[in-house]
Amino acid sequence: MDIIFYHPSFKAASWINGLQQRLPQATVRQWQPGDNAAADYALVRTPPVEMLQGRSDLKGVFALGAGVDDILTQLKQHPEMLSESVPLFRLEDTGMGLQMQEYAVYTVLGWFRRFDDYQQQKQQTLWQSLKNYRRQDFTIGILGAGVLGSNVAQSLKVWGFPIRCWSRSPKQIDGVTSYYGADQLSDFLSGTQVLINLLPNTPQTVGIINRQLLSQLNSGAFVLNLARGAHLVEEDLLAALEAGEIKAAALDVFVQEPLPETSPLWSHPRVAITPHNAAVTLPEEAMDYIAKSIQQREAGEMPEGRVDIVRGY
Ligand SMILES: NC(=O)C1=CN([C@@H]2O[C@H](COP(=O)(O)OP(=O)(O)OC[C@H]3O[C@@H](n4cnc5c(N)ncnc54)[C@H](OP(=O)(O)O)[C@@H]3O)[C@@H](O)[C@H]2O)C=CC1
Ligand SMILES: O=CC(=O)O
Repeated sequence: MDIIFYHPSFKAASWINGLQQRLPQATVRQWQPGDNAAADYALVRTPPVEMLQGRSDLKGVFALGAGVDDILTQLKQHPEMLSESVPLFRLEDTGMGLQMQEYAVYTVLGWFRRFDDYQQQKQQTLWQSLKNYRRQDFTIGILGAGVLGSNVAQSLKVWGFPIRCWSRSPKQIDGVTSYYGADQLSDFLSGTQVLINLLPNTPQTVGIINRQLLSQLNSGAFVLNLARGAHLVEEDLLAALEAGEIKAAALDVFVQEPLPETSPLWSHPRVAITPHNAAVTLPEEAMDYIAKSIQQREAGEMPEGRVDIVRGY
C-alpha cells in the first residue's frame, strides 16, 4: 500500500514516520512535484492540483484538518483535480473538540463575568463593581451543531446558560434547543446574547454573519467566530460595535489571514484576536484516526468523516 503526504507547513518526516509505525504494511512518502507514481491514499492540506489529478485509483484522500473549504474551492476551479470515484475524508474531532471547548468556555465566562469591562476599568485605574448578567438571560446560540458545535454546546451547558443551536437538520442534544433551516434562523437569533460560529464555509454560509443577522441578536450581544473568516462581514461587525448593537467580539479567523496590519480590528478595544489556532490538528490523534480509517477502508468499510462534495462539508 502506498501513501503520499503533502502539507505546506507540517514536518513531513515526523508524519511519515508516525504513519509508517501505525501502518507497517504501507510505504509512506512525501509527495514532490513530478511524482506520478502509484498511490492508494493521499494525506493533504491545500494540495497542488497536479498531486491528485489523474489518480482515479486512489482509495481515499484525507484532509489534514476539519474544514475542507480550501480543497473544495480548488476542486471547483479544477474539477479534474479529484476523480468523482475517490472519497474525500476530513478530520472529525481528533482533539479539536476539546480545544474548541477551552476557547469557548474561557471567552464566554470572561464576558459573563465582565472581565472585558474590568480590563478597561483597569486602564483607567477605576475600582468599581459592575452589575452582573443574569445567567438565565445569557443565552448562547451556536451556529452549527456538528462535531465541534455540539462539543461546545456540551461544555457550556454545565455552566447553566440557556443553550440553543442552529443546523441544517434538526438535532436532539440533551439540554440544547435545536433550530434548523433558513426558516428558523430568525427565531434562533432572537434572544441570543452570545453568538458562536461553528459552521462550515459553504456557498450557503459565506457572509452569513452580516449586519442584518447581527441586528437580530440581543442588544449588546457578543460574537465569537471560531469557524472561518468568510462567514463574517468584518465591516458589518465594526459598524455594529460602533453602534453599540454588539458589545464585544472574539475572532480566531479572518477574511484575509494573516490579518493585515492595517485592519481596524487590531486596534479595536472590544475585539479580541487569535491567529487561527482555536483548534489545531494534533498529529498523534490525527494519525491514529487516519490509520484507523485506512484500515477500515482496506477491510471494505466506509470510514467516518466522508465529505459530501455537493453539500460542501
Ligand atoms: N478556527 C479553527 O481553528 C478551526 C475551525 N474549524 C471550522 O469549524 C467548522 C465546523 O467543524 P465541524 O463541527 O467538525 O463540522 P461539521 O460538519 O461536523 O458540522 C457542521 C454543522 O454546520 C451545520 N450546517 C452546515 N451548513 C449549514 C447551513 N447551510 N445551514 C445551517 N446549518 C448548516 C451542519 O448541519 P447538519 O448537522 O444538519 O448537517 C452541522 O451541524 C469547520 O468546517 C471549520 O471551518 C475547524 C477546526 C479548527
Ligand atoms: O481551521 C482548521 C481546520 O482544521 O479546519
